[in-house]
Amino acid sequence: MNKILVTEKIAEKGIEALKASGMHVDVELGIERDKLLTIIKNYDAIVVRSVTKINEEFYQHATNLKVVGRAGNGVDNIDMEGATKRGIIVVNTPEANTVSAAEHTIGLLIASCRNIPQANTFIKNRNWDRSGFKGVELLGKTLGVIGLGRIGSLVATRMQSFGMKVIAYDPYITDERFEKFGVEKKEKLEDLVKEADFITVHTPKTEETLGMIGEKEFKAAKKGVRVVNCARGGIISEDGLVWGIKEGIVASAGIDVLVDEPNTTSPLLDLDNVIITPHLGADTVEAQNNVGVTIAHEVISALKGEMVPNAVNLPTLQHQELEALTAYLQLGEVLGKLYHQLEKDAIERIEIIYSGTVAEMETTAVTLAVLKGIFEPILKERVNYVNARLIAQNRGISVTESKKTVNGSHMNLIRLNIVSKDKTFTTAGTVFAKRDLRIVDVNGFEFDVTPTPYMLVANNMDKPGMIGQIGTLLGASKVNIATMQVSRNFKVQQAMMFLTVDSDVKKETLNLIGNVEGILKINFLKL
Ligand SMILES: NC(=O)c1ccc[n+]([C@@H]2O[C@H](COP(=O)([O-])OP(=O)(O)OC[C@H]3O[C@@H](n4cnc5c(N)ncnc54)[C@H](O)[C@@H]3O)[C@@H](O)[C@H]2O)c1
Ligand SMILES: O=C(O)[C@H](O)COP(=O)(O)O
Repeated sequence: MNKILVTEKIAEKGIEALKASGMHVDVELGIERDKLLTIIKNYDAIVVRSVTKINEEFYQHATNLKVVGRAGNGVDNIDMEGATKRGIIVVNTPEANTVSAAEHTIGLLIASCRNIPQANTFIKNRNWDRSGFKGVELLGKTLGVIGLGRIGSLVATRMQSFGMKVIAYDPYITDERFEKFGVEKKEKLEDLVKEADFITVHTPKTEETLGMIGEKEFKAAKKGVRVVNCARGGIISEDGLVWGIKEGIVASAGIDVLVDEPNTTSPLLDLDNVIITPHLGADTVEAQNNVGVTIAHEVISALKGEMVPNAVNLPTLQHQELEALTAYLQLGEVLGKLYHQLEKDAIERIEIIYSGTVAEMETTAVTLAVLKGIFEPILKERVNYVNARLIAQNRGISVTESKKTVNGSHMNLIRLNIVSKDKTFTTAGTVFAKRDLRIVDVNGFEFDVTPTPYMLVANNMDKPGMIGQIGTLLGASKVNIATMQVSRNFKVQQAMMFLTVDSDVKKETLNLIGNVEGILKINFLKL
């Protein structure tokens, strides 16, 4: 039974959903690091938020780990490279707390420019004086949004209803996205900084974004600029912000995130015009329920070996895309699995050709399924969607994908050419309606075979008696034949047979079939 460890608080609904899967769930909130490193070898999955550090040291102890579930958005506490090379799937819930984070950003922006927390503390200390808390209006002011992704775009559109002009800097998105949100695009960060009355950051924490607003930017900013950071600590440099405030350039700051968390010693805490919340952006009832239930379902799917839409170290797929791709993922894996069960030669190149309707889809994940199918039967190490491409690369195997929009014989077709030193193995398959998979070609022999868990494939001379003899030998060893198809190649006077059988076939039976005169090759396949 799979075991899941939860180390940070997630909604009760999430825990219930994990338990409902029948998997074993342990909740160890705030677990000591040493204890975590000792016990993690016992678990198949871990569910964390932003505090637990999933790094190299952790992976070295997590010898059975298959899935890291990040109940939330940012994954900067997770070493992604370490996960990918070990075939560990990292899943998160990027959509589930977006609204809450955007609303918290706006809360910080308004609260800081109207001194609401400061005034609240003042009056609760039994003082009444209105003179020290004068704020500014938002109407007619310019808001500079850095990072126009999920949260940045929500903040941008909501703040327009306050009568703000919104400008944004995000070099990684199209002009259409700026137009869609009615936001003026700034080509350079410095242009945004010079023009904005308010600046809010909504990028991930990367080498490029860390400290992207600091002393240099504040020198160029308008005197009285106001800033908000509800993204990740350090995107607005903490030292730079202290400097900007002390110089009288920055009039106020609303901060939800710090470089080191938890943190009760930051110099920002001593500044009156900085308001700080302890990383509360996602802390709403709605977001936490959403995050908890979503992560539970994703972790369970990932443990079952299914493709997960929000897998961070896999191609990004929307739920609908995944629905449409599911049968092709299965077909790709089945076709891939044929190779090492029918051939022994070392692979030099894998060509995957998508034709017909499948060629119009996003097939990156199907290619991973093909590679998973090819390598899984021969490797001891875990092979999955996450590390299949890396495995091909490390074995010096080149992988090419191509697409043909029209295909003569089938509405959709996946063809594999697996090239070794002396020959090329080819196979192809198609999907009929209702997820009906078919293998339609193996090395030029045409079929219409539904893959099943146990199959026998025989190459034989095209002469009378072959089918009967195989049937007799299987019958004698109590193996029931479910279906059988024969395909002939008149040129070489050979045939290939695909038999689906109801159970495993013993080695001795295979040897007996292999010794029948006219049988050239017999293979038992597990698909
Ligand atoms: N405070 C919280 O509790 C809380 C909650 C949720 C998310 N977050 C954080 O909010 C941030 C934004 O999340 P999101 O879901 O909107 O992310 P997203 O991936 O949807 O958007 C990020 C945007 O930043 C842009 N970007 C990346 N590098 C950039 C650069 N150098 N300059 C300008 N733009 C750049 C990207 O193109 C993208 O459009 C993340 O850091 C996330 O971790 C915080
Ligand atoms: O990235 C996120 O989802 C937010 O920063 C929330 O982080 P948390 O789950 O630690 O509250």
